[in-house]
Amino acid sequence: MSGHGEAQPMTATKSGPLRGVAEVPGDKSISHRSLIFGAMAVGETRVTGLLEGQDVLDTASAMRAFGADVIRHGQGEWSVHGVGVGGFREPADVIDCGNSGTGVRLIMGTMATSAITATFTGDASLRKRPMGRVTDPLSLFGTRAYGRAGGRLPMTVVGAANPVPVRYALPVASAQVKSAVLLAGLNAPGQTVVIEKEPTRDHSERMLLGFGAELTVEKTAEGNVITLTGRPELRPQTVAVPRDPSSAAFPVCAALLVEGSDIMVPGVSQNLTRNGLYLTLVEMGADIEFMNPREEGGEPVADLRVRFSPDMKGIEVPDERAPSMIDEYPVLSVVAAFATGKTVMRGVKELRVKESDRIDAMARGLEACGVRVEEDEDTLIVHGLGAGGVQGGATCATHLDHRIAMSFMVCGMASKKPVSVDDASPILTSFPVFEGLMQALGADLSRG
Ligand SMILES: O=C(O)C1=C[C@@H](OP(=O)(O)O)[C@@H](O)[C@H](O)C1
Ligand SMILES: C=C(OP(=O)(O)O)C(=O)O
Repeated sequence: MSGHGEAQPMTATKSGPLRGVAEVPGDKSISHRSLIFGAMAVGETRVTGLLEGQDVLDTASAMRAFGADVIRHGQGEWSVHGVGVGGFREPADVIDCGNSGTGVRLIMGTMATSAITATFTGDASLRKRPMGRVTDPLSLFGTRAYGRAGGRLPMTVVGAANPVPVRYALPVASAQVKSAVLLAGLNAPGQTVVIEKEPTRDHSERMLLGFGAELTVEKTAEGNVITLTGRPELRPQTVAVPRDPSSAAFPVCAALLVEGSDIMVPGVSQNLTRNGLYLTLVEMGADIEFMNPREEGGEPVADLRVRFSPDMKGIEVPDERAPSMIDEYPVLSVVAAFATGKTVMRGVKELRVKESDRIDAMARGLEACGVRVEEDEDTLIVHGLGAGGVQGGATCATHLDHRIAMSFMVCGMASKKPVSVDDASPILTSFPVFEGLMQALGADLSRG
């Protein structure tokens, strides 16, 4: 698990043209959910294309600890024998969710309305992240939570023995909080309602419907009003996990920045709650062709042909786009460094409570690579140096954050001098084949 072993420095050196096909692994959000919803169904859910990153493996272990039978049959092929809504047993030991905010927050929601107690922990990164955003709404069901100061892990959650349904307006745009409340609502009698002002990724809603839950989404002046009827019997499903657009972002952005590149990235989600980066890149002048639009695993996808784009321009990223590209700002800030003019990213304070403070991590690393950056609590502004204009020659701190590590590796592929990261091991949480996949395209990545 990241953060428990030796730090693994990695260096990216200026690369020749990237060429070939980048088949990125399964979507992390959908992988977590297929295991958790599978555990809530009665009978056997089959999953193909599951992301075998550490975050998801930790969720698989957690589902076993709560009583589900989770079996790996082969690469990405898994089955889950669920225990039914409300069927979780009390785990005999602490649940370690590793580096995963999604894992811990969704699982807390899932057990919150059963008469069991569980204690959660995680790595040094996850133990810094706020859990009150989930335990506050869960308390409305009757759940109690006892954690460290500031609502931090380790935390013991005492499930509500007689849960009541809840109506909750999200104070922050967060699919994790929305999903935790919906998962808790599954085992509360009556209707649980979640209202989100800004739409966030909608995988929980899509998948709950697929598993047979009664759920409606109404678009109103207040935002999306999601109503879930409690105590359904969920039907097991066959889930084909589509590829992860957040992982695809790394080869896509690398190909845009490395001279002479021309790659294909098949099956990239065009789900409107996930595709903000791709819209932004196109507005900046990226050469991306969206080919063969179709449905895969219940998600709209397209094959992307991506070519070196030396004439990208900085833009103002619309604030309301933030939830649909929240995990992509680190790599966008690298692209911005190679564009002309400034790229302004506002309304991004959520980046400060991810695996690391991503505004700070990107600002410090880009500055060390010779890029001028401005920031405040909610804003990141990158002053671009144009294609090939970034100096590099720095070692950047990743702070146990996979997206920071991969972003600076992309930066090094196109900078004048090599860029290193102090620890690339967190990449295993979401994109375990990153190194080999990028090398196969032609990138020069080395250990140390
Ligand atoms: O629900 C999910 O699967 C996720 C939601 C987002 O987090 P927030 O809900 O904190 O915005 C995102 O950053 C995370 O990588 C995955
Ligand atoms: C924020 C992320 O994940 P999580 O919140 O699940 O740790 C991410 O993958 O970028």
